[in-house]
Amino acid sequence: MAFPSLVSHSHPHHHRLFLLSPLFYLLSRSKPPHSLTLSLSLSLSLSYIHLSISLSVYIIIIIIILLSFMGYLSCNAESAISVCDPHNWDLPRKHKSNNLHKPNTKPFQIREFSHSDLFSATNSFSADSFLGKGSHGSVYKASLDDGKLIAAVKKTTTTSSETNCTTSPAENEIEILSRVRSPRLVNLIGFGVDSDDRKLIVVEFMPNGSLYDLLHNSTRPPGWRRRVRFALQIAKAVQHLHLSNPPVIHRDIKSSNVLIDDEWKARLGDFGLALRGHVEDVRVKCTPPAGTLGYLDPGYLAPGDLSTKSDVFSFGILLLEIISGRNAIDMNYSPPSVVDWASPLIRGGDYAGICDPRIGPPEDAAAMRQLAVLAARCVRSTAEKRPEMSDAVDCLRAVNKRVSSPIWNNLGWRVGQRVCNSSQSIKYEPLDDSMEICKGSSRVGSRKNRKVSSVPGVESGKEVIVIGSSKNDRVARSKSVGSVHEMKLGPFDSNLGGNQVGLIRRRAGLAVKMPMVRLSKSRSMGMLQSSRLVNNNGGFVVQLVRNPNGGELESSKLLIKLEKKGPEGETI
Ligand SMILES: Nc1ncnc2c1ncn2[C@@H]1O[C@H](COP(=O)(O)OP(=O)(O)OP(=O)(O)O)[C@@H](O)[C@H]1O
Repeated sequence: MAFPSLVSHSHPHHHRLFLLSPLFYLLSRSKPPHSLTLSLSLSLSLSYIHLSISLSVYIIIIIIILLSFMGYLSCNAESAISVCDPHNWDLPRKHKSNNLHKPNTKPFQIREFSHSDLFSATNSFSADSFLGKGSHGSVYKASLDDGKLIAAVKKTTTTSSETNCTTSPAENEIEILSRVRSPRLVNLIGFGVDSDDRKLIVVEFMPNGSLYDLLHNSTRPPGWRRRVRFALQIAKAVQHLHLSNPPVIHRDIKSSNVLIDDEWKARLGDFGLALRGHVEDVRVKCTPPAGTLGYLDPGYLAPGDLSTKSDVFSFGILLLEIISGRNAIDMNYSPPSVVDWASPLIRGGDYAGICDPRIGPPEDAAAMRQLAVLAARCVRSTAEKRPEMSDAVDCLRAVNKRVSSPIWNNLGWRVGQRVCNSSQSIKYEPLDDSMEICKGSSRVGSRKNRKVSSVPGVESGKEVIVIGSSKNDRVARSKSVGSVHEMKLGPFDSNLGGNQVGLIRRRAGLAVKMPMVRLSKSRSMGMLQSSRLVNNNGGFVVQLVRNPNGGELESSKLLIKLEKKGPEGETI
């Protein structure tokens, strides 16, 4: 592009004045006589207009070049990978925001509400105030402080004595949320206790429901800009937890635990299963695995397996759910697991194939690729190979920029092309490698898999984790993530009585055909002590647990407990 007058002359307006001198002369000779002044001012204005136009063009070009250098205008598939590539994530920008997450030991000001206050604030916990029901209780809208404070009150169903744990999910939530606070979380306001000594948790009210409802139950599903913004906001929430000191691992990241606030921003809530502490802390080391089927890290089989990377896995599933608009486990699809379904498509480069058909793929193909590759990396079966949440935040920031300002992207495409091509020396892992999650059976035979005891009565080549029981004699099949492939209802262990719910690991090549049933919305799996263990041949086993109310165990309320048995069958 040529801008000769500005490029080649240090005083361009002098130069132009000189060029315009014949015009001055002619004008000065013309009538009326004062036209010399007029012509001078005219020529000066002309030269200034010319100068300012040239300067503006220059400034715009400099801004575009600067932006493209800063990565705002990444341009093609290569750049998509290099932005998301975990190798590059080790570059200096890593943990640049660490100082935002300083050690926080001082508890926040948490209010204690009387039961009568909460009772009247929720209109006696009436059906009108009812917001929804979860695994640990019901949630009601509350009007407090003479209507000045609108909150949500969680009325929990279990106490710590009932769960036989040191803390109930409600107490755990209060304890953790009184120490972490962020605009990206559903923050704690206070708590109360009901007449049965059950905790009432008072949290910020989120008027726009859950991400689950927006994605799956809405007649107007969110578009790409909103989806990417939600993903970025959730990633920031999880990053905030992981960078807290000590770190908080949420353990139950899923769309129904993401709520939408009055500004249509996503917030992460439900800290009933969260753990605060370093992985070597006794509390973390002794807490049995828990989470929600479909989002649960397949490598998280024992307390010692837990790390922040388990949250990264669940976040990856959530990201696939956001991209595709389909449930983590959906029996209407084949395969029903969103990971098993999306992985081959991403591996084959069919990014449009995993997009929610209701909104179609985004205009920006590179943004789509970046999203898909990030999700694929988050759900890798090897926890160490998954990105940190800070890296996911960086990647989603870049995608957000792309989908929020398509004009800039188009402008930057040509300018940025040179920049991106020159960075081809940057190495990144091949996409195929990130898809190792598809090979769920590859973990069979590993040390961790051997820890899960085989249950008598099941054909060789498969391992069963029994996670509950039911009186109904029906068979269900649910492809789950990673190495756990089927959920089956049926008798596995005669000691347990009734029919049991089990997750079956399949070894490579063994296909099991079972009738399909539709699963309802995934629920969290908590921890509850039961009377006996599934078997006692050593290693880790998942224990059968029963409905706290003594009734039949519903598939939506599966509760698991993992314990280690010593050689004599005693619990360690
Ligand atoms: N702070 C809140 N503001 C508004 N609505 C809420 C709030 N918290 C929860 N809800 C509503 O109540 C429902 C139940 O929430 P809860 O967190 O108890 O269970 P869940 O996340 O749906 O399931 P699970 O307990 O298995 O994780 C949510 O789906 C949501 O619709």
